[in-house]
Amino acid sequence: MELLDVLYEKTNGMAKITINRPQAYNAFRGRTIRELIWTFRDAWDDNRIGVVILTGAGEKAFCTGGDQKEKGDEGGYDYNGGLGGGIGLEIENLHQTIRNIPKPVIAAVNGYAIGGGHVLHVLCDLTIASETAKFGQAGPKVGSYDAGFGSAYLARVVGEKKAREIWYLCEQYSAEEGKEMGLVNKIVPADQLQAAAEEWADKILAKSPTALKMLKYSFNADSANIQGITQLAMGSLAMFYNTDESAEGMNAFLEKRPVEFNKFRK
Ligand SMILES: CC(C)(COP(=O)(O)OP(=O)(O)OC[C@H]1O[C@@H](n2cnc3c(N)ncnc32)[C@H](O)[C@@H]1OP(=O)(O)O)[C@@H](O)C(=O)NCCC(=O)NCCSC(=O)c1cc(O)c2ccccc2c1O
Repeated sequence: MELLDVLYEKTNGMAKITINRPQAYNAFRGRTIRELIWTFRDAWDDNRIGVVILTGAGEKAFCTGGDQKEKGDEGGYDYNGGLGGGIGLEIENLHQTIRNIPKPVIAAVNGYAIGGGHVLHVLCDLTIASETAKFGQAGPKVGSYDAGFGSAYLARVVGEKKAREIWYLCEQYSAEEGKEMGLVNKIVPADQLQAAAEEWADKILAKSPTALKMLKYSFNADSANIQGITQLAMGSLAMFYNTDESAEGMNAFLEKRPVEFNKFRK
């Protein structure tokens, strides 16, 4: 597959996947998601690879979720369902791929991990954050939600109260706060992030691949039912995206103006 939105390198047993749209704060469009799935599957199929690192290009962002400027466009979210799993993005397949690839996935969070980008790091096995990283969900602020892994699995990671706070308030959290709530495994200075991720990858590569695979399956088993909820969530989201309420969230962001959700409370 020709890779335009993602960089992919394989060295010494590790695969590094970099979301490469720094001009859009590494927000993803339909093509980005397809390329991510393709690269994760390649790493899955390659027996020489024992660990995957997911990161973002540049210093600003890991990933800021769906590209709000391409929403509704061809190549963005088209809301037409089909293979897109409801919203015209194969995001559900990507979530499944990160969860099911039988190798540990390390998120190296180099900046903003917001919205759907935050969900990606939550789904990775481990998160190493730069001191400059910022974490948060944005859905209710911009007319969206992830009622599948993005909320239910997040609650398992940080606890019910904190997950509800993260989604209801849409605030941003520092790397320190992320570590305190169990969202982040380790924090390092920004210029040491990639080296730190590679150091952990090397430690993992020294371990039994079968033991790691079975442990990952075991950790996954307890939350596997969320997959069913995710399908329902994507179906409902596709319908929500076609409403004025959802459009208000997206348009306010694009027009750089305060959002007006109160009119939907009448
Ligand atoms: C990330 C920010 C908090 C950064 O704020 P800051 O003030 O530092 O910078 P700017 O706002 O000026 O941004 C700089 C520049 O980048 C552009 N940009 C940033 N994020 C995006 C984006 N997501 N899409 C498109 N473009 C983006 C921004 O427009 C600026 O460009 P200019 O040309 O104007 O200079 C802040 O940027 C921010 O809050 N970003 C938006 C985050 C957001 O709304 N993300 C989408 C949330 S919804 C989502 O991601 C989502 C995805 C899914 O796939 C789902 C799947 C299933 C269920 C739910 C899903 C879901 O909710």
